[in-house]
Amino acid sequence: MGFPCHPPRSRSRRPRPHRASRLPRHAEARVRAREQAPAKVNLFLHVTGRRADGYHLLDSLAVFASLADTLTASPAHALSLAVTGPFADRIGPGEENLVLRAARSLCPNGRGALIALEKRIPVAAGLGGGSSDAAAALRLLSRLWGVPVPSTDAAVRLGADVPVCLAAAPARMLGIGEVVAPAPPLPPGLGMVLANPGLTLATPEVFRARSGPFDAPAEPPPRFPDAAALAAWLRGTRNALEDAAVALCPPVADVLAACAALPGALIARMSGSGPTCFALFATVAEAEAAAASLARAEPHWFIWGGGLYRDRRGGL
Ligand SMILES: C[C@@](CO)(OP(=O)(O)O)[C@H](O)COP(=O)(O)OP(=O)(O)OC[C@H]1O[C@@H](n2ccc(N)nc2=O)[C@H](O)[C@@H]1O
Ligand SMILES: Nc1ncnc2c1ncn2[C@@H]1O[C@H](COP(=O)(O)OP(=O)(O)O)[C@@H](O)[C@H]1O
Repeated sequence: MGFPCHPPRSRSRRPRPHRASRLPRHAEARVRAREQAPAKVNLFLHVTGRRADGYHLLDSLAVFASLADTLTASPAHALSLAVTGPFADRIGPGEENLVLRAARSLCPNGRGALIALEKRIPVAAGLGGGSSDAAAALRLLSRLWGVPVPSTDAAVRLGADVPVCLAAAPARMLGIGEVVAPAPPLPPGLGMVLANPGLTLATPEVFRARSGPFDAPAEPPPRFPDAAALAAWLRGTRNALEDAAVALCPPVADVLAACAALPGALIARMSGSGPTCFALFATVAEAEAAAASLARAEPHWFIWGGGLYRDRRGGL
């Protein structure tokens, strides 16, 4: 293909069965703790500068969709990970998995746990799935092992998205992601459609392909009275990685256009470094109906419609 975005690499020839019971049988009886790892969506993403080490300074409003991976853990002598779910074949259960990297960072001297990850968030998609899994592992294992959750400065070493994913609530991301600040209260009941063309984009490549001047920071108002006011304010912001993602992966433009054309869509934009795009709706019912019609039109895309994770007013 002529552009460097890829059909997701499958790690096994045959997709793994998506069992009704999603835990390894031996773990089921002894589950002690469970955490959701919701998908992160950047409602806007400004790149405001660049550090000497090459990392970019960001200003972003991150929210979380109720689309989520699930982690469960039970006590064990050794540390192990089993991965199931619709996207299990895209990542391995080995030491490179961010869940195990998070576990090792929390307790380098080697505490044990039998961890199961149900992978429902598309991989390398701009939805911070790996970072959210790492953050959920930190929350889960800190409870199981009785150790404190690490600071944002420590968490960011696992990935720039991990600090905001630790909060798993609407928040402003600043610095390279290590500064997590409260977001204004969002209108309750927002609906969202997520659409991904079944391709992956590597975050470093998208940052490398970005060009042009840096953005000004975007200062949100103290509150958004309703969904229309939120969308109107968002129209004055942008995702500064969108042009680079479209250049690397032209189908992103089609996904954006399809999201923008959904009946009831208040705004459509790419999340993070893409290629997943989202559309915002005033209600969850509108988002679900729009997702169903888009799924009929684009049967090969990953389409999800629903609400925000633990929708509550007030953010952090
Ligand atoms: C772009 C964002 C926006 O929320 O989301 P995703 O598209 O990954 O979901 C994040 O900043 C991504 O966070 P994350 O995916 O954890 O990034 P990391 O693993 O720390 O970094 C991967 C690479 O992206 C680049 N990078 C990342 C973050 C940042 N603030 N500046 C950068 O330049 C660097 O080249 C880095 O080596
Ligand atoms: N638990 C995990 N879930 C998803 N990706 C993971 C995980 N562990 C490691 N990775 C790796 O992290 C990279 C980024 O994945 P992901 O967080 O899904 O991307 P994005 O932030 O763009 O949505 C991928 O190369 C993937 O192989």
